[in-house]
Amino acid sequence: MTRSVTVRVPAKVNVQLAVGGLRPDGFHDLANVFLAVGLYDEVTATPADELRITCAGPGAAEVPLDATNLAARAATALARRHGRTPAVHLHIAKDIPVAGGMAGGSADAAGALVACDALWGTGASREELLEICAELGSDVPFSLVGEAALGRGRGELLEPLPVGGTFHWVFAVADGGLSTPAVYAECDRLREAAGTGATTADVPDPEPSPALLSALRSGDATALAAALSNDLQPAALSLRPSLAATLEAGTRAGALAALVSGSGPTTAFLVADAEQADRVAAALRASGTCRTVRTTTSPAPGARVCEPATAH
Ligand SMILES: C[C@](O)(CO)[C@H](O)COP(=O)(O)OP(=O)(O)OC[C@H]1O[C@@H](n2ccc(N)nc2=O)[C@H](O)[C@@H]1O
Ligand SMILES: Nc1ncnc2c1ncn2[C@@H]1O[C@H](COP(=O)(O)OP(=O)(O)OP(=O)(O)O)[C@@H](O)[C@H]1O
Repeated sequence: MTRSVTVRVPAKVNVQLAVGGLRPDGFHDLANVFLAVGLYDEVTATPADELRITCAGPGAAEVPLDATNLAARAATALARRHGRTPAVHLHIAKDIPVAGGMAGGSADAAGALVACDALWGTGASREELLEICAELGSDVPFSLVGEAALGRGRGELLEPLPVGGTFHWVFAVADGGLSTPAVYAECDRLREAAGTGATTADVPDPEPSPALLSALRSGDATALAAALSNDLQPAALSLRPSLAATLEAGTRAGALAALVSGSGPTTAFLVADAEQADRVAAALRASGTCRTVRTTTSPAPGARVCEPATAH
């Protein structure tokens, strides 16, 4: 009997990304307001003789299929804790832009954990899953929980946030990716160059914006647009100056606000409703400043089994 388990996991946009100083361990303390959006990867786990990763979908060619794949690392971590071998085939149906600042790899890690836990009957607690997520990467715990959350520490310490309505988004996917460590390093370099210093001794502790949290709570898109911020945006623009033209094209088309998504290079446009999303998306496509355009809404649920384990 071959059983398989499929888990659907959302992408994220950071509606606030306040970056503190560089810590001795190489990470930065954050006030990271995550919002899950309705673009999803699906991870399917099927028993196999040994760990095997396959991937299909846009950008699949750039996804590593060896032990460095975050989904493979997740399965291995769970198996090790429970004294078993990760004998599983993980298939990733990829729809989240690769290296796009939308936590695609993190989504696959969270998806693999939930899928393997269900397939193997491990019965890991939520706390254990969150602990493994945090070991795998700063964004991975949020991929597990979804919806909206404030991430403190390096982004792994989560506090759920209430969201009072549906927000509409357009995402412009750029050609090629940006390396997350390179974008953080560029942020430090820009701070040093500005003479402010880049360490925790130099940079004020990052704090969530009360206006932003209030806009999320009330579901007010205009108020959220006024409060969006991303401290990594200057660094992403410095490494990829062409993103300025994309931000400008979406703003000119009437978006309420435009910003770089996380470490980029995907750009995010908050719009009033589905009609405005279609208009902004059409203008971005016509601008020739990006590879593809996606429209979606938020919030979205975290990693969820989307098919019961089936017997064939
Ligand atoms: C930019 C964001 O996507 C915003 O949510 C995240 O902060 C990045 O999270 P992630 O991709 O899961 O990153 P990790 O795999 O944990 O870390 C990759 C690298 O990014 C840098 N990094 C990451 C998180 C953080 N709080 N400070 C950092 O400086 C470090 O150089 C680290 O070695
Ligand atoms: N399952 C995976 N899917 C995509 N990339 C992966 C995966 N596993 C490892 N990687 C590696 O991670 C790199 C970053 O990919 P990812 O799509 O997670 O970036 P990202 O969305 O910018 O991440 P984040 O927003 O969390 O910083 C890729 O270039 C790839 O080499």
